[in-house]
Amino acid sequence: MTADFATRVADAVARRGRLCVGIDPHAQLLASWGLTDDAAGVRAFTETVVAAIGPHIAVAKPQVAFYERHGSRGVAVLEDALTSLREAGVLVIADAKRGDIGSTMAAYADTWLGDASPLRADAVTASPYLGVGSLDPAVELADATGRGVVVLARTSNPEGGGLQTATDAAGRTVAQSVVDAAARHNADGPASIGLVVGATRDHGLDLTGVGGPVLAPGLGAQGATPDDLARVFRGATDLLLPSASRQVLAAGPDGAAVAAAAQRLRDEVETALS
Ligand SMILES: O=c1ccn([C@@H]2O[C@H](COP(=O)(O)O)[C@@H](O)[C@H]2O)c(=O)[nH]1
Repeated sequence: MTADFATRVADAVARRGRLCVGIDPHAQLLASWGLTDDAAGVRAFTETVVAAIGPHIAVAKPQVAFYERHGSRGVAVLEDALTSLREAGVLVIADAKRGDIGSTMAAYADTWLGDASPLRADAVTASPYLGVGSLDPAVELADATGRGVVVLARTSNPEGGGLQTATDAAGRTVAQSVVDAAARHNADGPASIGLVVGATRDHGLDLTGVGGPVLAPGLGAQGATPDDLARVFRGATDLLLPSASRQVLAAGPDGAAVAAAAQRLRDEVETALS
């Protein structure tokens, strides 16, 4: 029997710490690494990052957009990175932010969570704004395969608040309704639903009883610090996955410097949350 996603994350975090490193080959980062803004540059960048973090970090989060912008050759780089990260024992959350009507969602699920897919990851990020229930095909496949669906609840960007903090007649925010749906699912079945809750501001959510990982982007380039985590997430830090991309990646192009930056931030996060 395959362990569920929350259990797999807990095991990985116990071995390597909570930090999730984002792999975001921005055009500006490629330039600062002396690489070309094309699939060859993205390959050199990605291979350096994967080799640097592979032995040290529990969770990686490649940003799919930066691969897709280079067409099929960019996606081939991502495919190879997913294989290498798997072989290095790193759990991968593909940051694709998928969301559609259920029948199309099933195809997205096959792509990112299907055992036979060349693009399979351990989890995929998903947008609940076609209704949390529209994500069911992905959640069902995640349940069956020990993978995860990491659903946007309260994102790290300033524009998210208007929509995500809108309230229903009972005063519950949209973001809290996403959290509550995840908690219900994880309590009843395999704990396959995670949440995205930005580390950049007070989120105003009750995260007790979520039962799944909480991915917290916003460390570093977006302004959040390790010390902010304990305050923003109060008691709910068990399965917290603070995430940083540019803060770690800016240490390149030297792979040893990327590895050192990742380990330093990982240790700062552990100290801040201990
Ligand atoms: O709420 C969200 C959800 C996803 N992200 C993604 O995380 C990284 C952040 O990169 P940094 O360089 O650490 O700022 C990026 O891929 C975003 O798309 C997020 O920032 N906030």
